[in-house]
Amino acid sequence: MKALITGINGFAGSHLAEHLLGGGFEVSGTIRSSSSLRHVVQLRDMVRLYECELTDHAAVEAMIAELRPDLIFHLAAQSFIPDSWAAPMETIHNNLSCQVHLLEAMRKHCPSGKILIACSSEEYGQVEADEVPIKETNPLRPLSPYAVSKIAQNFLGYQYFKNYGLHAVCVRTFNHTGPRRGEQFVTSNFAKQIAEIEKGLKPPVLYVGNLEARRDFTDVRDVVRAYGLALDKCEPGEVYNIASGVGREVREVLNILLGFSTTQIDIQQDTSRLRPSDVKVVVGDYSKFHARTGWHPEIPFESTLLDLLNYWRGTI
Ligand SMILES: Nc1nc2c(ncn2[C@@H]2O[C@H](COP(=O)(O)OP(=O)(O)O[C@H]3O[C@H](CO)[C@@H](O)[C@H](O)[C@@H]3O)[C@@H](O)[C@H]2O)c(=O)[nH]1
Repeated sequence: MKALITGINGFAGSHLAEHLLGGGFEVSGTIRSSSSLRHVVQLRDMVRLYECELTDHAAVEAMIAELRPDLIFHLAAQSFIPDSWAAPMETIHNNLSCQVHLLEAMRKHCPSGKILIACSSEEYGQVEADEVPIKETNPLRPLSPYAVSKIAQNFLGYQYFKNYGLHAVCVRTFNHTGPRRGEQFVTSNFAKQIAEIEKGLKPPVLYVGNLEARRDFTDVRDVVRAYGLALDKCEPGEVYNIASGVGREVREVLNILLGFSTTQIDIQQDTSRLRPSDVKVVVGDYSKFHARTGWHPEIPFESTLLDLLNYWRGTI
């Protein structure tokens, strides 16, 4: 079976590549430039890399026509929410054009392939207290251009399924983390700051944003296992939450990470880290996905955070 991962050099993409290789798949992946293969450098001889700009429809079509993958895991996206307020059109154009180009190329060159569309819990946006844990049927009230782009990606999958019978499965993944998480995201940002302070690379002050937000975190290695199952067992045209079902305040995440360090660290709020709007509580109900696949998250959150901190301790 040939699997293509868009954004294979990204956080989830690199973990998914390892997972699929372990399952005997022939793995290919798109990268933007061969100058930086940070996360897949150790897999270089085991995967086929396409330097392909997904916003370029001709490049995408040529790649899909040549490879004709059985499975496409579409993970590549502009995924940092604050960047979507700074450059809304860029986020919307990037996330939608990549999606349309892939679906159009599939329709022409591998219509019996399957595609997983990595969408997001951010699509739910404004969530009322009595709507938690959030089910797939919850209204979508997006609060960022990024969320709007993910809703559109989600509906494009549905539309191509209904119009052309493409096997498109959409997953709304809640927050996920683990080794290699980009440093702009909260868990990784805090872990990196701790590692830097421990090494004396910066003064013992850890900068934070809104510690009151409550989020639902899953280990990336559980998430990529879920992605494999989604294309194996889920219904096309449907959407599934991938979550842990457990809500944690960002303050709790910080305290767990600080508990792994013996260094004295002060906490300071950096107002530039606050957002125009920050969804208060995001906790997911993944029973629909569980009923279909039997999936449960397996890795304890504390292990995930320790692995992440040790990743930074070994990287900086
Ligand atoms: N990044 C960051 N976030 C902070 C900080 N302090 C508090 N937070 C809060 O921590 C929460 C999580 O922020 P992020 O880790 O940046 O993730 P996100 O905005 O929830 O988005 C991530 O998860 C979505 C759902 O899976 C993804 O769709 C999205 O692409 C991204 O991965 C937010 O409420 C944010 O305000 C900080 O210093 N940095």
